Amino acid sequence: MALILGLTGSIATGKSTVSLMFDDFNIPVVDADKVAREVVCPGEKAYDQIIQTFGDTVLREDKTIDRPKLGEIVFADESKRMQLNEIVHPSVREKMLQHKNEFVDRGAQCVVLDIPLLFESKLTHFVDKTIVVAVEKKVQLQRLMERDQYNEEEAKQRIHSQMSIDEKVELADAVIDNNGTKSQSYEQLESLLHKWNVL
Ligand SMILES: CC(C)(COP(=O)(O)OP(=O)(O)OC[C@H]1O[C@@H](n2cnc3c(N)ncnc32)[C@H](O)[C@@H]1O)[C@@H](O)C(=O)NCCC(=O)NCCS
Ligand SMILES: Nc1ncnc2c1ncn2[C@@H]1O[C@H](COP(=O)(O)OP(=O)(O)OP(=O)(O)O)[C@@H](O)[C@H]1O
Repeated sequence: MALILGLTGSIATGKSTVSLMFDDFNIPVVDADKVAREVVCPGEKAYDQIIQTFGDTVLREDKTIDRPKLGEIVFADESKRMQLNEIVHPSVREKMLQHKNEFVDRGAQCVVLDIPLLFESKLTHFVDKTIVVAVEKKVQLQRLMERDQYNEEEAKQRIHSQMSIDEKVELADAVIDNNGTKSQSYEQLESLLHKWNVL
């Protein structure tokens, strides 16, 4: 039986950074953000539903979704975010499970599901163990503003759209403290995988 790990954290705490490290251990990762981008491509069901709900002002000239624009709308209004979630999440869930099953069928002993909203969307039944990547709130704010060039208000809107890191830490089977360097986080991940007999 393959071990399924749920990797989560809050926005900009370092999930993608840690997610890349699994490559060194030949452990496949299914990335919810990546899948969420695939299911809103032109031609997909969710794409049509987004236009019906939010109008074609959320389209770029080339008819793809204008993500920064849609982000501005949904992170400023909880009810609109819920509407987007209802459109996108079912397809994301289905596609992620498909990818996970493909890895398991090909013999993977361990598969990681990288899901930012693992706890908020109550998806923990899909995984055997949860890992939360955590940083101090001020580090989170600073890294988010730097990475995405958001002002403080924009960054805080996004942070407050998710469960707080402290709550996620409480719910986690294991926590990676990503306040330090990336190599310190790598060491924590490696020793965790040894402890759980994955390596
Ligand atoms: C709003 C959108 C268009 C903004 O796109 P953008 O390219 O700017 O951001 P990206 O998708 O890379 O997300 C960045 C981070 O924002 C956070 N985030 C994204 N969507 C949500 C959401 N609905 N609720 C809370 N946090 C979210 C996550 O931490 C994610 O890692 C996009 O995030 C989206 O379609 N969201 C709905 C789907 C979703 O919930 N995705 C998250 C994992 S399933
Ligand atoms: N240990 C670290 N030291 C310095 N910078 C870091 C560290 N870990 C991550 N970062 C940087 O912080 C930013 C956020 O990290 P990352 O993109 O991995 O977060 P995330 O949790 O995947 O974000 P999101 O929820 O938006 O997908 C990135 O610019 C990344 O390079």
